[in-house]
Amino acid sequence: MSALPGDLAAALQAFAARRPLLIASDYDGVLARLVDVPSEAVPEPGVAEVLARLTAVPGVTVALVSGRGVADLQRTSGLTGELRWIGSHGAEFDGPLTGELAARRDALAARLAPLVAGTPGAHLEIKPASVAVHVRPVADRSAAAALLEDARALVDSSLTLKPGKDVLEVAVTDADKGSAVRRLAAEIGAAAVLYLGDDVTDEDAFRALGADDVTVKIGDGVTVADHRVPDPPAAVAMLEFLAALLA
Ligand SMILES: O=P(O)(O)OC[C@H]1O[C@H](O[C@H]2O[C@H](CO)[C@@H](O)[C@H](O)[C@H]2O)[C@H](O)[C@@H](O)[C@@H]1O
Repeated sequence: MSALPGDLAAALQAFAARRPLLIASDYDGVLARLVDVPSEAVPEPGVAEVLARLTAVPGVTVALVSGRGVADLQRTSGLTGELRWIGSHGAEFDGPLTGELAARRDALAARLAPLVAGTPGAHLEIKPASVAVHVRPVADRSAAAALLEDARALVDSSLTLKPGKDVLEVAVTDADKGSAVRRLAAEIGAAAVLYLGDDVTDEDAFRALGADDVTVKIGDGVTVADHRVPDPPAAVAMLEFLAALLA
């Protein structure tokens, strides 16, 4: 494991001196590496242990903020403990969503299903507040790109498009991770927030945070985050560094 960049280590040292703290992390691509089958995205070694260390610190709240539905995130990650669970890009904040949203989502899924069925390897994921068109396993990359374009064109403008890594989600709410993180930070009166994310939808959270906060992009790609580490193992190492500071 390589050392943390010096500016990130210094930012974490300043962060660790404050209370109350909110440590919020995305899941896929941050705490779990990306794989073809979403249900097989298990946490990196050391994730459960470091989250348990962080949640045990007085004045520290740890939240998982995911595009997944909360039930799926809990099942897939197997993580437990004193975590705050925010799912569906922030639409699931206080618990499960209403049936009315599910009906809209099902109508959307029925429109997208025939399109997705025409591209070998593509699959549709039905989530609490959205439908996700997944193309990671599609071998023909131009067919994958064409499917995502066609899906965009098919859906109506009242829906929210959430592009991500080899995925296009179409959501029936306009929730975003930035509003969710701000809401949770206000709820606990956080003096500072640490946010880790890897994908397009995490940019909403990075943008929502301020000068006292620490934002960390995992992996490549354009970002407004202040810091970057290369991959999920480096994200875990960073959390272990923080846990040692807070101990
Ligand atoms: O906000 P996140 O926790 O990062 O969730 C974002 C999406 O993650 C999942 O899709 C991504 O990970 C899959 C498993 O590694 C991968 O196959 C896919 O290509 C990625 O886009 C999940 O399936 C989506 O529902 C989440 O919205």
